[in-house]
Amino acid sequence: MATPNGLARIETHGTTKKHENGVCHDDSATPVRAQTIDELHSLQRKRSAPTTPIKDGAASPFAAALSEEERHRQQLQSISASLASLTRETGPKVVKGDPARKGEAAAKGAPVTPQKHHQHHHPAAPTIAVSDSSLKFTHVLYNLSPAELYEQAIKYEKGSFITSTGALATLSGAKTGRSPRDKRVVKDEAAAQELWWGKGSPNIEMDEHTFLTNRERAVDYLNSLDKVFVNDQFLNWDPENRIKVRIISARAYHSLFMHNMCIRPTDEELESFGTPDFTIYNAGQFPCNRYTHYMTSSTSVDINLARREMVILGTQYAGEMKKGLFGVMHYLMPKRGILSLHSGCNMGKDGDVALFFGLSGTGKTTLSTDHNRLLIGDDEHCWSDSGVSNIEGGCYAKCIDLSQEKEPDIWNAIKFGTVLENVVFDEHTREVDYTDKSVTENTRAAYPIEFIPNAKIPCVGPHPKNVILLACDAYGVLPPVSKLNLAQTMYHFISGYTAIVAGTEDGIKEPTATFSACFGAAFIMLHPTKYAAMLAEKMQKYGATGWLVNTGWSGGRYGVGKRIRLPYTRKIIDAIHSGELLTANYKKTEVFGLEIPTEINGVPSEILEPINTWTDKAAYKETLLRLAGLFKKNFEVFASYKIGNDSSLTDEILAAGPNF
Ligand SMILES: Nc1ncnc2c1ncn2[C@@H]1O[C@H](COP(=O)(O)OP(=O)(O)OP(=O)(O)O)[C@@H](O)[C@H]1O
Ligand SMILES: O=C([O-])CC(=O)C(=O)O
Ligand SMILES: [Ca+2]
Ligand SMILES: [Mn+2]
Repeated sequence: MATPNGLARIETHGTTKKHENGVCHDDSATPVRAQTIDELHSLQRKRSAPTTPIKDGAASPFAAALSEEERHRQQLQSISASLASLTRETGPKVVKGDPARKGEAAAKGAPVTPQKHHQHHHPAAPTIAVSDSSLKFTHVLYNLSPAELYEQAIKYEKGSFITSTGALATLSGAKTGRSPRDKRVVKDEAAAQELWWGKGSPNIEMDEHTFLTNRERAVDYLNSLDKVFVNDQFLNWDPENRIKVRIISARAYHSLFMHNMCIRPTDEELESFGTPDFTIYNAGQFPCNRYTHYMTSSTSVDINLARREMVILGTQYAGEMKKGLFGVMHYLMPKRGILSLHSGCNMGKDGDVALFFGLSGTGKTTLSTDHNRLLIGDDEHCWSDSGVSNIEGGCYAKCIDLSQEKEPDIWNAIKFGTVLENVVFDEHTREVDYTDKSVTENTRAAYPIEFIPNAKIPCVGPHPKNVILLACDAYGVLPPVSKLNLAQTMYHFISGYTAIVAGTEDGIKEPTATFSACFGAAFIMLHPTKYAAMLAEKMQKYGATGWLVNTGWSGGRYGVGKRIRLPYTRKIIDAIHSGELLTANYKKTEVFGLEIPTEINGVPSEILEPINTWTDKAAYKETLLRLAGLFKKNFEVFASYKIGNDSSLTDEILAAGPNF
């Protein structure tokens, strides 16, 4: 069809339109039912339907069922109490909703009159605002959904972007890892008695008053903001030992991270949430004050077990929240006879459970995420008389050099809803370059556990059959796998060895041995032998077998040899799960006295004995002795401790180390 200027008329896809007298009546859809653009926008969003119908008195067994409004009021009251200053008269006036959406906030929840805390000091007189902070509202964004948190992050937090697969890429600021030297624990009378203090302990003391000073600093900072995020969630999938946690934070990134990492309550569970068992005040963008007693930097991560509170100042690294709560579980659970573990955990189709212990970067997440097995969890578990339970609701995978081929399940979990920390991506396509270490080597993905297709929900399982201790040995002298007796398992559990080489860009660096008791000394609260005794007792009672797996170097130390190929490690792990290794032939190594199998399906036999893979045999011997010496030296401090009621076990454990 030619037009006067010679150009063809553009035809659209809507070819079903009727042409009458050359006039196109676009009547294919009914017009929108809105008179204004605001009305149109209001049509777009509907109110989430409450999943629990409001119980009316007659139908409900609970005669005094609360009205929705009353429940709402109580929820805000509870948040106001959490955010209350301890030095001023009242809690803040809290209101739900985004301050940027004026008008809507009021519809979502009326402001709550702050609760008085020291009423006896201030009788009947009408309250007069004594500070600017009591004149303003604290806007609370309560348990937002991932979509809402994405919008908050992208609108208000620099460095937040959607990647090509839909994950939320963000930056954790100046800190890209935890700050263990800035951790403080209130040493009151009870804590002085119960906790592990002194050399080797992760618990650095602070007093109650200093804690309150930092708490006040955090609370004032949070209340000075336009809005705060509040997450009410759970820890521990064992329903009898579930802990209610509240996380108050300033960043959507932190709220989404904890949404993914803690157990997400159903709407019904949320309505009856009540008072949390533990509260985190995350004021990470705000520093602590070095005039404050006990502060040695601008960062402080403070735990007060008596108050059931944690305060974060001066670090935005989200792992502090996850691991801070883990510390709390390491205190609460053993009190109930439950062992808390820095381990991954998965289960075979026949119900055989394996635990994977290991320090950071040794393979807990990588090896527990196994396409042929059900994932119970990747990092934190409890072992009680009824079996194992995951503490968390999500996984936190390292993603440096992540590949689709080697770790398909983790790769596919990086999608809408996942937080991607400190990764580098193409500014246009938003494709992530997982090899890029420009921001940090510790790039991470935090996703809800159900993003792994074979997650075991609920995340609980029967008693473990195998206990796998992972060490990434950059010295290259530990065998890829060895079978341990109980005393050896305890020896290696208490030692908690790994040697990873950090900062690989600065040329070849010496491997440095790290010994971290219970494969997580940074998180334990009691003396390591307490956890070790519990582990020994449980392994004996339920007949679990211990294994030591080296996921590190082979064919020479770091710089000479290579890291053991992941497919080989997977085959080794398969052979442990299947029981193949229980019946294999073994030979004992020199110095460490480890039982190593002579053959494993799918693994070249020569790599099973490290000396075979070293060309320089003298260097092998020397390195082996060097590492053995480090083990010995590290264990000296434990020699004077008794493990369990049976001193014969203690003697056996002491004898289970290297002999030379
Ligand atoms: N043979 C191997 N076995 C296990 N992991 C390997 C191996 N070779 C390379 N890797 C890599 O090592 C890293 C192991 O990290 P992983 O996230 O599993 O550590 P983690 O033990 O879960 O630590 P964290 O407690 O810090 O989360 C992954 O990046 C993985 O790809
Ligand atoms: O806590 C972190 O930052 C990551 C982790 O899992 C560990 O270090 O064990
Ligand atoms: Ca992990
Ligand atoms: Mn960990």
